[in-house]
Amino acid sequence: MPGGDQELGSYYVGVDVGTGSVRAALVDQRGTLLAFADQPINQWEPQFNHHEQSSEDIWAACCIVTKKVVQGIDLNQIRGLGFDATCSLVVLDKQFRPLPVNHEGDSHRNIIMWLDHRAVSQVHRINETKHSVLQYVGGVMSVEMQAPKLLWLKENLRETCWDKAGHFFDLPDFLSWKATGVTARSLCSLVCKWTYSAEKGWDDSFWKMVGLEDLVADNYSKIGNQVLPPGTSLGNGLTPEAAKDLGLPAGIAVAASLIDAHAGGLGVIGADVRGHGLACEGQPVTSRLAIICGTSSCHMGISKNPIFVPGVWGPYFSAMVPGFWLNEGGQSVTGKLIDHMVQGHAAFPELQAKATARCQSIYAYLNSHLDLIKKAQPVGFLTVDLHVWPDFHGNRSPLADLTLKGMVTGLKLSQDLDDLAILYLATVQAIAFGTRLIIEAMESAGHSISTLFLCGGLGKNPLFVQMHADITGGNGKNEQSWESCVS
Ligand SMILES: Nc1ncnc2c1ncn2[C@@H]1O[C@H](COP(=O)(O)OP(=O)(O)O)[C@@H](O)[C@H]1O
Ligand SMILES: O=C(CO)[C@H](O)[C@H](O)COP(=O)(O)O
Repeated sequence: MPGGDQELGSYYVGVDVGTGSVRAALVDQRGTLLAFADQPINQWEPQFNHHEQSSEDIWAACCIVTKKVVQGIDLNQIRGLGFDATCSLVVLDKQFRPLPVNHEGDSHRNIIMWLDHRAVSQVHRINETKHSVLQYVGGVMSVEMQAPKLLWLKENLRETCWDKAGHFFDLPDFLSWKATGVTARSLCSLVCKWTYSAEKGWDDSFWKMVGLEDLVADNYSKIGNQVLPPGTSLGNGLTPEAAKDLGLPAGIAVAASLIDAHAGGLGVIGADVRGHGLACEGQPVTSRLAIICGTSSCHMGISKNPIFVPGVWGPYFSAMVPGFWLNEGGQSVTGKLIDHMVQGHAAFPELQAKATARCQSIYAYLNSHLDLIKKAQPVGFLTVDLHVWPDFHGNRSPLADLTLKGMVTGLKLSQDLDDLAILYLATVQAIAFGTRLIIEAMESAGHSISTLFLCGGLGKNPLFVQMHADITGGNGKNEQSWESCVS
């Protein structure tokens, strides 16, 4: 993106595509937020563990939010546009038209979402190869990455999808292509989800060994043979067609994209904490762990030298902060798990009615309800008999076991609002203990982490943040120096 011409009165637009919604922000040259808009996006689950979206639906949502945030400003002062998105797999044919990723042949649903677990048999076979690229994803490839999903398409939708496919994009790269017509991929997505090495490029032997040799044969043109660092200005900027869709002038600089968690991580890990009296002031950036907490949680820690952490993705070179190695721990469902537990409880209609009557979010209501029922005890004591194991969608890190399931122990016959509030608390605590396990694994391998920086939808929940501070702070650390900062 342009750096030298940041004169006063310049605007920048950032578009963030999460799992459940698309958000746009308008910022000035100092990064001050001037306008914000969001728009929900559709998801389909045609069968258990199959999760699909539509690239046309997502692009339409990007257009709605972008038009909203630039309303009323001088469009000629917009200097740049950038996208981040979930690491979902977008499939297009040779003419760049959507292709179906489902047995129903519905080409509108042309995205296999990141949390889709259909490719279980494929990922087992990939892991059985013990190929050396697996060292760079924590030793075990996740079913949520792109190679098993590509293999699933080849083995299950050969005629309707695989043979017709011209382009497989990570969603962030699809968006930058849609905006500019440039098919170059971001180093961020290819390194983190596609086994590309920032130093050595593609490894032909991996793709041949797993049965995807056809991708090598055409010199990786379908998955990316031009790779650019995130933030690089693409082609001639915004095309006239995309400009019309987005309500922006053609030619604006468009940056090579980032995965959503990596954009969040980049945004908070370098936060300027001076002047707040925090113990982390003056500590190296490598002592920080950014946790991006939305539908899932992603734990982003950086180091100067590669650190191999069993069960934690990476080390990935320059995939988030240029020149640094990244390790990415994760919990596949966190916000989604909390929503699932709360919305599935018998007392949920009562909760909704009471929260609405007070004009509060259900989580603000639950947090104040916990304050009422905890009486004089610390909130943690409410769950001495109730425990949740949070791996309802498998364990991403550090156990790297997609077969794990969730569990609740200590249930009683009562199903009132108190029970719902305590089950919600136990779920939040279980997620925070999951984060603690990830930190312990990273520290055993050589990281030294002393501060958590949280962002994402769950960062709005003070209980979630407090539990992370309390539960990870007991990790043999001096609790005085353990902080969590929320952005
Ligand atoms: N005001 C709020 N208070 C508490 N939790 C919230 C609030 N808003 C959103 N959340 C939680 O955040 C999650 C969504 O976060 P978000 O960052 O929007 O997700 P994504 O980027 O995956 O679409 C929801 O699942 C919900 O649990
Ligand atoms: O795998 C990931 C990043 O590497 C993310 O979990 C995935 O992209 C979904 O993110 P979110 O929970 O913010 O929607």
